[in-house]
Amino acid sequence: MAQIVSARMCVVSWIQLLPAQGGTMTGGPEEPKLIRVVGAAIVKDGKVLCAQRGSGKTLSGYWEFPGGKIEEGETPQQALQREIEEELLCEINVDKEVCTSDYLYDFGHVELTTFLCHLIEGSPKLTEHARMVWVEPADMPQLNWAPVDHDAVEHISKMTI
Ligand SMILES: Nc1nc2c([nH]c(=O)n2[C@H]2C[C@H](O)[C@@H](COP(=O)(O)OP(=O)(O)OP(=O)(O)O)O2)c(=O)[nH]1
Repeated sequence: MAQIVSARMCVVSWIQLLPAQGGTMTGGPEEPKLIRVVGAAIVKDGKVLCAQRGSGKTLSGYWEFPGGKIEEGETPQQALQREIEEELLCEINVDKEVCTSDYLYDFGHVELTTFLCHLIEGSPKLTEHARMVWVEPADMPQLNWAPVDHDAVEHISKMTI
């Protein structure tokens, strides 16, 4: 009998600890993590390079600006130059910022900052995207862009570049 009572007390005291340990019973839902991303609107001959995400990736099939996540200690410009070298095997100048916007995806909260960029060395090579196309700014809204990109696409579509 003594053993049964102590086992019950043990379960009760463990359950009492749960809110303090997990925080899920008393607090609200956890803040989704902020993913800071930079995108390059690479301009050449009055057109912008648009890239379609490959299969097996998050947001597969959506169009995006080449780029990626900012790593610790990097400025947005440094991150963008690094990502473009890794992803497109070429070098860019990072020029004017277009805009920053954010979107709450089911996998996280993405904040995207987009910059106008120009090629300084080499030409973009397809390594991880499904497709890449050079598009006139006014035609860019016709592509199926990732949700967080819509503000930047809207801005660029009205620019003379
Ligand atoms: N580079 C880029 N990423 C974008 C854009 N719009 C958008 O929602 N994203 C998302 C896709 C990714 O979840 C994240 C960028 O991260 P990443 O480029 O380093 O990641 P990744 O392709 O390896 O994809 P993953 O790790 O999320 O599968 O931001 C965009 O215009 N450019």
